Amino acid sequence: MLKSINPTQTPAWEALTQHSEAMKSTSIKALFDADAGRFSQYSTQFEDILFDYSKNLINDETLSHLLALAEQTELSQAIAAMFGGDKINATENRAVLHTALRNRSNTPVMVDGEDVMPKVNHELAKMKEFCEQVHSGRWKGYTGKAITDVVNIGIGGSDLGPVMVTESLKPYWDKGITPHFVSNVDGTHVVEILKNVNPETTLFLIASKTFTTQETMTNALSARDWFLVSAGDEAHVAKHFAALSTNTAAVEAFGIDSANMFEFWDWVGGRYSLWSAIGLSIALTIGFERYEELLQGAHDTDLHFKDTALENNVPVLMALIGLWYGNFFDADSEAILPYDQYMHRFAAYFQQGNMESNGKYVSRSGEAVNYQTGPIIWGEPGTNGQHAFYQLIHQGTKLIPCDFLAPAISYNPTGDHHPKLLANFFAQTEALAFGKTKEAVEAEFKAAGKTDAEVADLVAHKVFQGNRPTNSFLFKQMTPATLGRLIAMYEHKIFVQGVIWNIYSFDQWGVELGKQLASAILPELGDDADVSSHDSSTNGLINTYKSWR
Ligand SMILES: O=P(O)(O)OC[C@H]1O[C@@H](O)[C@H](O)[C@@H](O)[C@@H]1O
Repeated sequence: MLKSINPTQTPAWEALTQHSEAMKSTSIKALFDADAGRFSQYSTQFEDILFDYSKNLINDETLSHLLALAEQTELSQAIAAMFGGDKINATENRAVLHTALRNRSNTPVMVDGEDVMPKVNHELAKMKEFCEQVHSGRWKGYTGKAITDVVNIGIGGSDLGPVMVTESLKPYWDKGITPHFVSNVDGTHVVEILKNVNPETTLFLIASKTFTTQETMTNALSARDWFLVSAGDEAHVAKHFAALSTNTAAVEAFGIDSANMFEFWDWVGGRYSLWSAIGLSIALTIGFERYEELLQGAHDTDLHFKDTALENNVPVLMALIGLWYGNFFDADSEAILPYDQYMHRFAAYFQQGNMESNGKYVSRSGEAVNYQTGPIIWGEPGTNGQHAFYQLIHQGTKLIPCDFLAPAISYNPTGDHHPKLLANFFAQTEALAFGKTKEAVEAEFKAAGKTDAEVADLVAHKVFQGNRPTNSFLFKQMTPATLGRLIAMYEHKIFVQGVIWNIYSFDQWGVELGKQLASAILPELGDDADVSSHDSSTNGLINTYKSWR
């Protein structure tokens, strides 16, 4: 159990409040002007990832207060508690051990007196064997053909991780398997995916921690029906359907042979589950060895996070910087901007990671907090975002701290695409930090021959205030290990922030009410009679739908 400590009651919070006032009267530009060594002071390299946090409105004093806040909210104890298998997910009475899934050191990890590593290793061995069978063609479909397509049916944490990772690692799709993902209960999703696959050569992975999720069960049944139209005999299901779940009874009830079940455990949060059996679609797509490299990368970050002093600890610094803007500068969102087309689902993945983990207003002692918690996370790959929403980041009224990520080496070094891409990355962080002064705009206008009147009309619109903070993550090349490191860095950032905000980051009760109400409404849609059991808006929507369908 983590202690309940209100962060606003700590001396560090008070110090940060005062210090933030002082920092509001300086600027990122002023900080750079005053210190030629700022980049080396506020950047660090972790393995093959350069983390540059110098373009933030921070100085040594900021960091020392933030680190004091981490100490006063007992962050180090919380890190030890998580890795040690304590039941820090108190509202579900569960340990939080996605780190055990990628514990390549294989040191014992105890939960309720049992070392979980043997069962983690057993399941990994089972995944490996299964991958070998599929890749070698020994695993055959009902007409004797090898598997060419894998359809992962899952939603939320049972979808977003596999989608993001397989897309990010597309250059590694060399096992003859094409992955597909069905998540939405909208029939369009499953129908459109099934148009592209052949029942004889398709393997369905039904991915659901609980194996009760409405969307996934509905899609799984539709896929099974579609499959049986061609295959005919139910006996063929065993060659084409596997389950990734913690719920053996529900898997068997669905009709999937337990031999085709890949297990994980209640101490794996859904949004932290790509490291478990939920990662099978990844391993099938990129190969099991590469999947192990992904795990190893995450383990590298875990060791760094667990064993490095807070002041040099990358996830801790990421968390503290984010919290600085959220709690002391009223920033309410953060943008994640990968300059890597393959990473196009990275922001979406951490939208769930962050917002489901830290979107909580109730503290660990059950009271409403009186400070901001988790930010809104959003983002799109560069350079597309530049032509869409960067206007608001540069000149809007909201402060939006941004993370820029890019590989130095592209898998597609066609022409000068990659230098152009990275020129945009570097330029954007420069523009956001340093802006463009009125004097610079005026000088530009004058050089272009504009009249004084024209200059006066336009100058204000062309000024960039700058002072918009960014973090940059420049990595050598996107490999499975690099991706593993990056994901784990963001995961631990979320954890650190949740600890300091005194909330429970590993439950998600906020998703339940909508599910309950949808279950109550579904039977009401079964006939054409008007309903009157809801508020007038909900009744109006339901009754209009019934009259139009
Ligand atoms: O894997 P399951 O049990 O089908 O759950 C899928 C998703 O279901 C959602 O309701 C949860 O908010 C997510 O956290 C979860 O990942």
